[in-house]
Formats: sequence, structure tokens, C-alpha cells
Amino acid sequence: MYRFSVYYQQLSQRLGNVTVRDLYDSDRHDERLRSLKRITVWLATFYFSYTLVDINLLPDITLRSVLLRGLIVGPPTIMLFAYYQRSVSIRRKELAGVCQACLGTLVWCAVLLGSNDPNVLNYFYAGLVFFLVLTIVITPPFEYSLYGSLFVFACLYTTIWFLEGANARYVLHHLSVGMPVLVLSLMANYRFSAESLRLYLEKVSVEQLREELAARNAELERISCIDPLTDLANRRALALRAKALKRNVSASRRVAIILIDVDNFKAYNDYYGHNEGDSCLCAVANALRSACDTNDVVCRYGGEEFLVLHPNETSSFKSSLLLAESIRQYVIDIAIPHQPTNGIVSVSVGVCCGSLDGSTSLQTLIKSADEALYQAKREGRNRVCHNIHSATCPPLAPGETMNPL
Ligand SMILES: Nc1nc2c(ncn2[C@@H]2O[C@H](COP(=O)(O)OP(=O)(O)OP(=O)(O)O)[C@@H](O)[C@H]2O)c(=O)[nH]1
Repeated sequence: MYRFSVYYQQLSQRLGNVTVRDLYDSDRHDERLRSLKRITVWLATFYFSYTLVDINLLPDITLRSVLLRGLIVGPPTIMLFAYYQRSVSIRRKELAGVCQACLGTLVWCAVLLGSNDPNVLNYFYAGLVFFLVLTIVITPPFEYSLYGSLFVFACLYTTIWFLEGANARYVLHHLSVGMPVLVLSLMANYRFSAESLRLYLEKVSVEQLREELAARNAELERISCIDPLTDLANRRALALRAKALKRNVSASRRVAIILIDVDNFKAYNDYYGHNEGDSCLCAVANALRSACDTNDVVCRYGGEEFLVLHPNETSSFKSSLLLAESIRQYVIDIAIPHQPTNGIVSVSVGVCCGSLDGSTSLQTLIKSADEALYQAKREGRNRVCHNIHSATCPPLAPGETMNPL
């Protein structure tokens, strides 16, 4: 009894804003409908071909069997297939199948009632097949199986008293077979319904876990590529992007590496404190973001050092330097006061252009940009310097000079 109620409790549980029952019905609609249609075809074939059995075993009901089976059960069977095509829940379609089986039982009983042949008593045992149809052949939800079986039980054991030659002893014999068939087939249906539901719920929970895992993995992947202070890409993201560029043989692998270092940042930190220093780094990061394109990888390379990977397949060396200059200017434009130098926060920028092919690694290009950055520092800070690295720098475009700024 306890397990019995567990099945119904599970069905009425809610998953989001729908009940398990609704979800189970809608998710498994197509599969259950396919099986219902197939079974209906088989049952109809059996039912109507049993007219021949009636004629053979009980010749006195030939006309009655043909007329009642054909005229009363035939049209609803055709209508049943039309009903299966309608957009109603699978539960209703299964209920329609159960009703049709009940009608079939009723008509079969009516056919047999017309017989005066003593063989009718033996043949009446075939009525137990209707229990099996309603429980383990159609396998509708348990409650429909139960109601249908009770209806068939009422039909059979009301009719039985009116059969030619029936007496209490015969009814008892019939019941001794009929009752176990009824109870055992209902139990089989219950086990089937409960097990199908359990498997379905297991599948739903595995799917939920998989979705949760995918979301967490995506979040982990995002976090592992982001600098927590500035929300810019980090070194890992930079390496991944460079690797992708290197792998992509169809695209040009020409890039500019722009290294940006905040000037006199130690003095800023010492004067304003570490928290203000962090805010300053965030403001610089925002300025870089505004200066760059969505194609550029803007990353925090270390402490107060930033790096922009600028894929420049369409643009030239000159445009890379212009981007570097624009970055420097964006930082100047936000005008963060820098009291220790009596001025505002500025950055020094080193640029290097090259091609990420087999012989040149990202590290080689960064090293060249770093040399340019130190030149900018040496020359007085707040400026852009470039490093023409013969091994890494592509040929200048027509009209380009070595000092395009
Ligand atoms: N607030 C803050 N400071 C940092 C962070 N990372 C590095 N720094 C500080 O950045 C400062 C870098 O100083 P230096 O490398 O001496 O360079 P600088 O003072 O900027 O001098 P130049 O680069 O030569 O202009 C150090 O004081 C570091 O403590 C950070 O995440 N937050």
C-alpha cells in the first residue's frame, strides 16, 4: 500500500511549473502513441477475426456475431484511429483505447448471450483475455487499467448467469481462474507503470545533472580565463587565443602585440594605498577596453602591465601603432590624478608586429614588445615605442614609414 501511494505521489510532484504526470505524458507522447496504434491494429485484427471462431464454435450466433461486432464495434474502431491523430494528451488517447476494449467486451458478452449451444460455457473462458488486454497489452496508466478491468469483471460476471446451462458451480469455476488473472495482470500493470515512471524520473534527473554540470563547466572555463580584478582576459585566455590563431591555417596569422605599463605605479600605490591602486588599474582596464576592438584580446598580463593582441590581417603596421597611440590617449583622457608626479596617470606602450607562424611564438613577439616598452620607459614614459624585429615583422605596406606616428 505504501509503494502504491509512492507512485501517485511521484506523479503529482512538481518539476518547475508542471507536474511529473504532465511532463511524463508530453515527453513520452510520441513513443506511447506509436505503441498504442500498433496494439490497436493487432487487437482489432484479433477481435474481428474471432467472428470466425464464433461461427465455428457456436454456429447459432453467426448472424448475431457478424452484425454486433461489425456494426457496433467497427465504426468506433475507425473513429479511434481518427482520435489518435488529434492533439490531445496521450492519457486521453489511452483512455479511449481502454473504453474501446470495454465496448468490445460488452458486445462479445451480448453475442454469447444469444447462443443456446452448451459449448458457450467453455468458450466463455476466452473472456478472461479482456483482462489481459486492459492491463498488459494496452498497458495504460494503472488507474485506467483498474477501472477498465472492474468494468470487464462486472460485464463477464453479470452475463455469466444468463448463459445457457450456467449454474453457481460453473460461476465458481470461472471465478477461480478469472480472479487470479484479474489480480495478477493488474499487479503486472502496476509494476510496469511504476517502473516506467521510475526510469523516466531517473532520466530527468540525469539530464538535470548534465545541464548543471555543463553550466558549471562553462562558468569554470569563463572564470579560468578572466582576471578577477579587472574582468579582462588573463594570460591563459591570451595563450588560448594565440594557439587558435596559430592553428587557423586559412586566416592570416599577422598580429600586433601591444604591451602597456602604468607609469610610476609604485609611487601611486604608496601615496594612495593599495585599494585606490586597484581602482586605478580597473579604470585603466576600462580605458583599454574602450580603445580596442571586439576582435582584440585585451588582457591583464601581470601586476600593472596589460597586453593587447591585435589580429591585424586587414590592417597594417601603421594602424597597430595608431591603436597603441589611441590606447595611451584614452588613459590620458580619463585623467586620474597622480599626486606624487604632480600630474595624471599615464602609460608607456611597446608595440611589436609579427606573424604567429611555425618559427615565431607568442613569447618571441612579447619579448620584442617588452624591449619597445622599456625603450618608452627610458625615453621618459607616457609614449609609444615600437620594435622592428626583422624575423617577426612583416614587410611594410606601400607608403608606410618606420616612424608612422
Ligand atoms: N594596487 C595594486 N598594485 C599592484 C598590483 N600588482 C602590482 N602592483 C604594484 O605595482 C607596482 C609596480 O611598480 P614598479 O614595477 O616598480 O613600476 P612603476 O612604479 O610603475 O614604475 P615604472 O613602471 O618604471 O613606471 C608595485 O608597487 C606593485 O606592488 C595590484 O594588483 N594592485
